[in-house]
Amino acid sequence: MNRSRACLLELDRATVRRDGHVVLDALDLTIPMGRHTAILGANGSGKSTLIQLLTRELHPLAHEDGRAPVCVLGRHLWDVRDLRGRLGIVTQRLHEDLRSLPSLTVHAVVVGATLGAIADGNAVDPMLHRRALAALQQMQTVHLAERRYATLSAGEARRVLLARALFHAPVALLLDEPSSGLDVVARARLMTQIGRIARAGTTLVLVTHHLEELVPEIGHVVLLRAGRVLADGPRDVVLTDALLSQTFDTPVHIRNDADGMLSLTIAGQAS
Ligand SMILES: Nc1ncnc2c1ncn2[C@@H]1O[C@H](COP(=O)(O)OP(=O)(O)OP(=O)(O)O)[C@@H](O)[C@H]1O
Repeated sequence: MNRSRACLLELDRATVRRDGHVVLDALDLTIPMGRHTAILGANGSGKSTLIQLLTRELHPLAHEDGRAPVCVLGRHLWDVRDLRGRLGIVTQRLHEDLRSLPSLTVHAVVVGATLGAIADGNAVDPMLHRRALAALQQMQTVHLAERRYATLSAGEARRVLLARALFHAPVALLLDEPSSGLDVVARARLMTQIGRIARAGTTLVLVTHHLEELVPEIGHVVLLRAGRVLADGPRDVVLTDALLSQTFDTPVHIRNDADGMLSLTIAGQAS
């Protein structure tokens, strides 16, 4: 396969097994740089697993002929820290890893983004320190800088993770249900900010259950169903009642309100 440097992710029949079950099934998928993409699917369809292939937390089964099933940013071999230092990552898994370190401060969480790892907050140079505070300020969390990350509320922790993801000007932002735990105002602000980041040129990959979060900049949608790609294309082509009903194994209806905001209702149920 001719693997282009312009691609954030290329999967060539990537299969992932967990506990003996196939959770991604011979997936072919390409996400070029610059193509802001949303990944939608029911619970358990494999969305987070797909993100974990991108961040190299998980590996697919090897192909017998030696072909690489996963290529990230044009390469199939990566020093994981180097790769993660180039990506802005907001996932539940990262949150849990950081929470498992009781003495880790919020400030150290943010600075760690540049290393693709967890930093020692005491050994940070003053410029990084100031930049970390500015990133926290952007997410209205600067007052939490000296707090232990493990003591934050769910919404506070999510904002800090977002500050961390934006801190080091990543080439791509991987957001796995980023608004989880955020209140209604913080969620609206987040959506505005995500749109701005996408317009500024950072490639966005958003995993979400909420159509409301598909900011206009996201022009491409991938639907996953039981570890397979059900649809992959421009949002106007993919976001149909028929395809989403297949995705969720239930008749659903897309509503498009006057502001262009999308939402999903279960057919036959009052919203
Ligand atoms: N550590 C694990 N061990 C075994 N199976 C796992 C593990 N993590 C995930 N799975 C299984 O893999 C499948 C895909 O999980 P994944 O988390 O990728 O789904 P998802 O689409 O992100 O789901 P959700 O919307 O609920 O977050 C599920 O059936 C899940 O139970």
